[in-house]
Amino acid sequence: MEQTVSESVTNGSEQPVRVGVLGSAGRMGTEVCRAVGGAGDMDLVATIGSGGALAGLTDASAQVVVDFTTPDVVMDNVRWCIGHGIHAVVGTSGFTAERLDTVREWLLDRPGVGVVVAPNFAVGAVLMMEFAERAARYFASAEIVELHHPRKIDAPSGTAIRTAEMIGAARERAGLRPSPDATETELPGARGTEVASVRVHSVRSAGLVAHQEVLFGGPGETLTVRHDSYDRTSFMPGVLLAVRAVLDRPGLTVGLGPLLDA
Ligand SMILES: NC(=O)C1=CN([C@@H]2O[C@H](COP(=O)(O)OP(=O)(O)OC[C@H]3O[C@@H](n4cnc5c(N)ncnc54)[C@H](OP(=O)(O)O)[C@@H]3O)[C@@H](O)[C@H]2O)C=CC1
Ligand SMILES: O=C(O)C1=N[C@H](C(=O)O)C[C@H](O)C1
Repeated sequence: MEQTVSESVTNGSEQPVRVGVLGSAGRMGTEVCRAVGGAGDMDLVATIGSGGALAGLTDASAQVVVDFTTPDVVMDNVRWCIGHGIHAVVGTSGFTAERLDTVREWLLDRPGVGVVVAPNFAVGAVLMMEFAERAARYFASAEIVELHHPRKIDAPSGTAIRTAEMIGAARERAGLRPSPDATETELPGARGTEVASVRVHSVRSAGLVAHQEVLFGGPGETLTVRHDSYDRTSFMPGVLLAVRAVLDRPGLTVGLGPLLDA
Protein backbone atom coordinates (compact mmCIF):
# COMPACT_ATOMS: atom_id res chain seq x y z
CA MET A 1 0.00 0.00 0.00
CA GLU A 2 1.19 3.56 -0.76
CA GLN A 3 2.51 5.54 2.19
CA THR A 4 2.11 9.25 2.80
CA VAL A 5 5.25 11.28 3.49
CA SER A 6 4.60 11.32 7.23
CA GLU A 7 3.85 7.59 7.36
CA SER A 8 7.17 6.52 5.83
CA VAL A 9 9.17 6.38 9.02
CA THR A 10 12.23 4.22 8.46
CA ASN A 11 15.59 4.84 6.84
CA GLY A 12 15.87 1.29 5.54
CA SER A 13 18.78 0.46 7.87
CA GLU A 14 19.00 -1.17 11.30
CA GLN A 15 20.95 1.79 12.69
CA PRO A 16 19.46 5.22 13.45
CA VAL A 17 20.76 7.99 11.17
CA ARG A 18 23.12 10.30 13.07
CA VAL A 19 21.83 13.83 12.40
CA GLY A 20 23.40 17.21 13.15
CA VAL A 21 21.44 20.48 12.91
CA LEU A 22 22.94 23.84 11.90
CA GLY A 23 20.92 26.87 12.98
CA SER A 24 19.50 24.75 15.77
CA ALA A 25 18.30 27.71 17.88
CA GLY A 26 16.39 29.32 15.01
CA ARG A 27 12.67 29.06 14.22
CA MET A 28 13.19 26.18 11.80
CA GLY A 29 16.18 24.67 13.60
CA THR A 30 14.18 24.30 16.81
CA GLU A 31 11.40 22.51 14.96
CA VAL A 32 13.87 20.27 13.11
CA CYS A 33 15.56 19.25 16.39
CA ARG A 34 12.15 18.33 17.78
CA ALA A 35 11.22 16.33 14.66
CA VAL A 36 14.55 14.49 14.46
CA GLY A 37 14.47 13.80 18.19
CA GLY A 38 11.00 12.30 17.78
CA ALA A 39 11.86 10.15 14.76
CA GLY A 40 12.45 6.56 15.80
CA ASP A 41 15.06 5.98 13.11
CA MET A 42 17.21 9.07 13.81
CA ASP A 43 19.54 10.23 16.56
CA LEU A 44 20.08 13.97 17.07
CA VAL A 45 23.84 13.96 17.73
CA ALA A 46 24.85 17.63 17.28
CA THR A 47 23.12 21.00 17.50
CA ILE A 48 25.08 24.03 16.37
CA GLY A 49 24.09 27.69 16.43
CA SER A 50 25.87 30.85 15.32
CA GLY A 51 29.34 30.93 16.84
CA GLY A 52 29.35 27.15 17.21
CA ALA A 53 32.20 25.12 15.69
CA LEU A 54 31.42 22.86 12.76
CA ALA A 55 33.93 20.39 14.18
CA GLY A 56 31.12 19.41 16.55
CA LEU A 57 29.60 17.55 13.61
CA THR A 58 32.62 15.32 13.00
CA ASP A 59 33.19 14.94 16.75
CA ALA A 60 29.66 13.53 16.96
CA SER A 61 30.10 11.40 13.80
CA ALA A 62 27.09 13.04 12.14
CA GLN A 63 26.08 11.31 8.90
CA VAL A 64 23.58 13.94 7.76
CA VAL A 65 23.49 17.66 8.51
CA VAL A 66 20.32 19.70 8.26
CA ASP A 67 20.98 23.40 7.57
CA PHE A 68 18.46 26.14 8.33
CA THR A 69 20.77 29.11 8.84
CA THR A 70 21.10 32.24 6.71
CA PRO A 71 21.94 32.86 3.04
CA ASP A 72 25.29 34.47 3.94
CA VAL A 73 26.70 31.44 5.84
CA VAL A 74 25.04 28.46 4.19
CA MET A 75 27.56 28.02 1.36
CA ASP A 76 30.48 27.76 3.81
CA ASN A 77 28.51 25.20 5.79
CA VAL A 78 27.70 23.08 2.73
CA ARG A 79 31.29 23.19 1.51
CA TRP A 80 32.53 22.09 4.92
CA CYS A 81 30.07 19.21 5.08
CA ILE A 82 30.95 17.98 1.58
CA GLY A 83 34.66 18.26 2.37
CA HIS A 84 34.14 16.13 5.47
CA GLY A 85 32.04 13.51 3.68
CA ILE A 86 28.80 14.45 5.47
CA HIS A 87 25.49 14.45 3.57
CA ALA A 88 23.51 17.69 3.74
CA VAL A 89 19.82 18.58 3.70
CA VAL A 90 19.55 22.30 3.10
CA GLY A 91 16.47 24.46 3.55
CA THR A 92 18.18 27.83 3.83
CA SER A 93 17.12 30.25 1.11
CA GLY A 94 19.36 32.13 -1.32
CA PHE A 95 20.28 29.31 -3.70
CA THR A 96 20.77 30.88 -7.13
CA ALA A 97 21.61 28.80 -10.21
CA GLU A 98 25.26 29.85 -9.74
CA ARG A 99 25.27 28.60 -6.14
CA LEU A 100 23.79 25.28 -7.20
CA ASP A 101 26.48 24.92 -9.87
CA THR A 102 29.14 25.61 -7.25
CA VAL A 103 27.75 22.86 -5.02
CA ARG A 104 27.78 20.47 -7.99
CA GLU A 105 31.45 21.29 -8.56
CA TRP A 106 32.33 20.65 -4.91
CA LEU A 107 30.55 17.30 -5.12
CA LEU A 108 32.71 16.14 -8.05
CA ASP A 109 35.54 15.47 -5.59
CA ARG A 110 33.19 13.61 -3.23
CA PRO A 111 31.11 11.28 -5.42
CA GLY A 112 29.62 9.43 -2.44
CA VAL A 113 28.16 12.52 -0.78
CA GLY A 114 24.57 13.67 -1.26
CA VAL A 115 23.15 17.17 -0.91
CA VAL A 116 19.45 18.02 -1.05
CA VAL A 117 18.63 21.72 -1.47
CA ALA A 118 14.91 22.48 -1.29
CA PRO A 119 13.39 25.96 -1.35
CA ASN A 120 10.33 24.58 0.43
CA PHE A 121 9.91 21.29 2.34
CA ALA A 122 6.11 21.52 2.70
CA VAL A 123 4.45 18.92 0.49
CA GLY A 124 1.62 21.32 -0.35
CA ALA A 125 4.07 24.00 -1.42
CA VAL A 126 5.90 21.58 -3.71
CA LEU A 127 2.56 20.67 -5.32
CA MET A 128 1.57 24.36 -5.55
CA MET A 129 4.76 25.00 -7.52
CA GLU A 130 4.15 22.02 -9.79
CA PHE A 131 0.51 23.02 -10.39
CA ALA A 132 1.65 26.55 -11.21
CA GLU A 133 4.22 25.24 -13.67
CA ARG A 134 1.55 23.10 -15.32
CA ALA A 135 -0.91 26.00 -15.60
CA ALA A 136 1.64 28.55 -16.83
CA ARG A 137 1.43 27.87 -20.56
CA TYR A 138 -2.34 28.39 -20.71
CA PHE A 139 -2.58 31.97 -19.41
CA ALA A 140 -1.48 35.32 -20.83
CA SER A 141 -0.81 36.76 -17.35
CA ALA A 142 1.04 35.33 -14.36
CA GLU A 143 2.04 37.05 -11.12
CA ILE A 144 3.14 35.78 -7.70
CA VAL A 145 2.26 37.14 -4.27
CA GLU A 146 4.29 35.67 -1.41
CA LEU A 147 3.33 36.48 2.17
CA HIS A 148 5.56 35.83 5.20
CA HIS A 149 6.16 36.60 8.86
CA PRO A 150 7.89 39.96 9.43
CA ARG A 151 11.14 38.45 10.76
CA LYS A 152 12.07 37.02 7.38
CA ILE A 153 15.31 38.66 6.18
CA ASP A 154 15.11 37.96 2.44
CA ALA A 155 12.64 39.04 -0.23
CA PRO A 156 11.32 37.62 -2.42
CA SER A 157 11.19 34.24 -0.73
CA GLY A 158 13.22 31.37 -2.18
CA THR A 159 9.95 29.60 -2.95
CA ALA A 160 8.67 32.57 -4.95
CA ILE A 161 11.91 32.86 -6.90
CA ARG A 162 11.87 29.15 -7.76
CA THR A 163 8.18 29.30 -8.73
CA ALA A 164 8.81 32.30 -10.97
CA GLU A 165 11.69 30.47 -12.64
CA MET A 166 9.49 27.41 -13.26
CA ILE A 167 6.64 29.54 -14.64
CA GLY A 168 9.02 31.65 -16.73
CA ALA A 169 10.59 28.56 -18.29
CA ALA A 170 7.15 27.07 -19.05
CA ARG A 171 6.00 30.33 -20.65
CA GLU A 172 9.14 30.46 -22.75
CA ARG A 173 8.71 26.86 -23.91
CA ALA A 174 5.14 27.73 -24.91
CA GLY A 175 6.30 30.83 -26.78
CA LEU A 176 4.14 33.21 -24.70
CA ARG A 177 4.68 36.95 -24.90
CA PRO A 178 5.31 38.95 -21.71
CA SER A 179 2.24 39.34 -19.46
CA PRO A 180 0.19 42.32 -20.72
CA ASP A 181 0.81 45.46 -18.65
CA ALA A 182 0.12 49.05 -19.71
CA THR A 183 1.79 50.66 -16.68
CA GLU A 184 3.58 53.82 -17.75
CA THR A 185 4.23 55.47 -14.40
CA GLU A 186 4.68 53.79 -11.05
CA LEU A 187 6.02 54.42 -7.58
CA PRO A 188 9.08 52.23 -6.95
CA GLY A 189 8.01 48.71 -6.08
CA ALA A 190 4.35 49.19 -6.98
CA ARG A 191 4.59 46.41 -9.54
CA GLY A 192 6.81 44.24 -7.39
CA THR A 193 10.07 42.86 -8.74
CA GLU A 194 10.66 40.74 -11.81
CA VAL A 195 12.04 37.19 -11.71
CA ALA A 196 12.24 35.27 -15.00
CA SER A 197 9.83 37.84 -16.50
CA VAL A 198 7.24 37.12 -13.78
CA ARG A 199 6.18 39.87 -11.35
CA VAL A 200 6.68 38.89 -7.70
CA HIS A 201 5.16 40.82 -4.78
CA SER A 202 6.32 40.33 -1.17
CA VAL A 203 4.06 40.95 1.84
CA ARG A 204 5.41 40.89 5.42
CA SER A 205 2.92 40.89 8.29
CA ALA A 206 2.55 39.79 11.88
CA GLY A 207 0.29 36.76 12.07
CA LEU A 208 1.66 35.14 8.92
CA VAL A 209 4.02 32.15 8.66
CA ALA A 210 4.63 31.28 4.97
CA HIS A 211 2.08 31.66 2.19
CA GLN A 212 2.04 32.06 -1.56
CA GLU A 213 -0.51 32.79 -4.27
CA VAL A 214 0.12 32.37 -7.97
CA LEU A 215 -2.39 34.28 -10.07
CA PHE A 216 -3.00 33.42 -13.70
CA GLY A 217 -5.26 35.37 -16.03
CA GLY A 218 -6.69 34.86 -19.49
CA PRO A 219 -9.73 36.11 -21.40
CA GLY A 220 -12.67 36.25 -18.95
CA GLU A 221 -11.08 34.06 -16.26
CA THR A 222 -8.44 33.83 -13.57
CA LEU A 223 -6.91 30.87 -11.78
CA THR A 224 -5.39 31.23 -8.31
CA VAL A 225 -3.11 28.53 -6.89
CA ARG A 226 -2.50 29.12 -3.18
CA HIS A 227 -0.56 27.38 -0.46
CA ASP A 228 -0.47 28.22 3.27
CA SER A 229 1.95 27.02 5.92
CA TYR A 230 0.20 27.95 9.17
CA ASP A 231 2.84 26.25 11.29
CA ARG A 232 6.47 25.18 10.82
CA THR A 233 5.47 21.57 11.51
CA SER A 234 4.31 21.67 7.86
CA PHE A 235 7.95 21.45 6.75
CA MET A 236 8.95 18.52 8.95
CA PRO A 237 7.70 15.48 7.00
CA GLY A 238 9.64 16.78 3.99
CA VAL A 239 12.79 17.41 6.04
CA LEU A 240 12.69 13.90 7.54
CA LEU A 241 12.02 12.39 4.11
CA ALA A 242 15.09 14.19 2.76
CA VAL A 243 17.28 13.05 5.68
CA ARG A 244 16.35 9.43 4.97
CA ALA A 245 16.70 9.79 1.20
CA VAL A 246 19.99 11.66 1.05
CA LEU A 247 21.90 8.67 2.44
CA ASP A 248 21.33 6.81 -0.84
CA ARG A 249 21.30 9.79 -3.16
CA PRO A 250 24.79 10.96 -4.08
CA GLY A 251 25.15 14.26 -5.94
CA LEU A 252 22.89 17.28 -5.82
CA THR A 253 19.09 17.00 -5.63
CA VAL A 254 17.19 20.25 -6.08
CA GLY A 255 13.69 20.42 -4.60
CA LEU A 256 11.62 17.85 -2.77
CA GLY A 257 9.71 16.75 -5.90
CA PRO A 258 12.18 14.03 -6.98
CA LEU A 259 12.06 12.51 -3.46
CA LEU A 260 8.25 12.53 -3.26
CA ASP A 261 8.04 10.56 -6.48
CA ALA A 262 10.92 8.16 -5.70
N1 LIG B 1 13.15 25.21 2.73
C1 LIG B 1 12.13 25.40 3.59
O1 LIG B 1 11.15 24.64 3.61
C2 LIG B 1 12.20 26.54 4.55
C3 LIG B 1 13.26 27.39 4.48
N2 LIG B 1 13.38 28.39 5.39
C4 LIG B 1 14.62 29.16 5.32
O2 LIG B 1 15.46 28.70 6.38
C5 LIG B 1 16.30 29.75 6.82
C6 LIG B 1 16.14 29.91 8.34
O3 LIG B 1 14.85 30.37 8.62
P1 LIG B 1 14.41 30.64 10.12
O4 LIG B 1 14.62 29.42 10.96
O5 LIG B 1 13.06 31.23 10.06
O6 LIG B 1 15.47 31.76 10.56
P2 LIG B 1 16.07 32.07 12.01
O7 LIG B 1 16.70 33.40 11.92
O8 LIG B 1 15.04 31.83 13.04
O9 LIG B 1 17.20 30.94 12.19
C7 LIG B 1 18.46 30.98 11.63
C8 LIG B 1 19.41 30.50 12.68
O10 LIG B 1 20.70 30.27 12.12
C9 LIG B 1 21.66 30.67 13.09
N3 LIG B 1 22.95 30.87 12.45
C10 LIG B 1 23.44 31.97 11.83
N4 LIG B 1 24.68 31.72 11.36
C11 LIG B 1 24.98 30.45 11.73
C12 LIG B 1 26.12 29.63 11.55
N5 LIG B 1 27.21 30.06 10.89
N6 LIG B 1 26.09 28.37 12.06
C13 LIG B 1 25.03 27.91 12.72
N7 LIG B 1 23.91 28.66 12.93
C14 LIG B 1 23.89 29.91 12.43
C15 LIG B 1 21.04 31.93 13.68
O11 LIG B 1 21.64 32.24 14.93
P3 LIG B 1 21.67 33.79 15.43
O12 LIG B 1 20.24 34.20 15.51
O13 LIG B 1 22.37 33.68 16.74
O14 LIG B 1 22.43 34.54 14.39
C16 LIG B 1 19.60 31.50 13.84
O15 LIG B 1 19.37 30.83 15.07
C17 LIG B 1 15.89 30.98 6.00
O16 LIG B 1 16.76 31.12 4.90
C18 LIG B 1 14.49 30.64 5.53
O17 LIG B 1 14.13 31.30 4.35
C19 LIG B 1 12.45 28.61 6.35
C20 LIG B 1 11.34 27.82 6.43
C21 LIG B 1 11.12 26.70 5.53
O1 LIG C 1 11.73 32.29 5.89
C1 LIG C 1 10.73 31.53 5.87
O2 LIG C 1 9.91 31.48 6.79
C2 LIG C 1 10.54 30.64 4.72
N1 LIG C 1 11.49 30.57 3.82
C3 LIG C 1 11.49 29.77 2.65
C4 LIG C 1 11.50 30.64 1.42
O3 LIG C 1 12.21 31.67 1.41
O4 LIG C 1 10.84 30.30 0.44
C5 LIG C 1 10.39 28.75 2.65
C6 LIG C 1 9.11 29.20 3.25
O5 LIG C 1 8.53 30.12 2.41
C7 LIG C 1 9.34 29.79 4.64
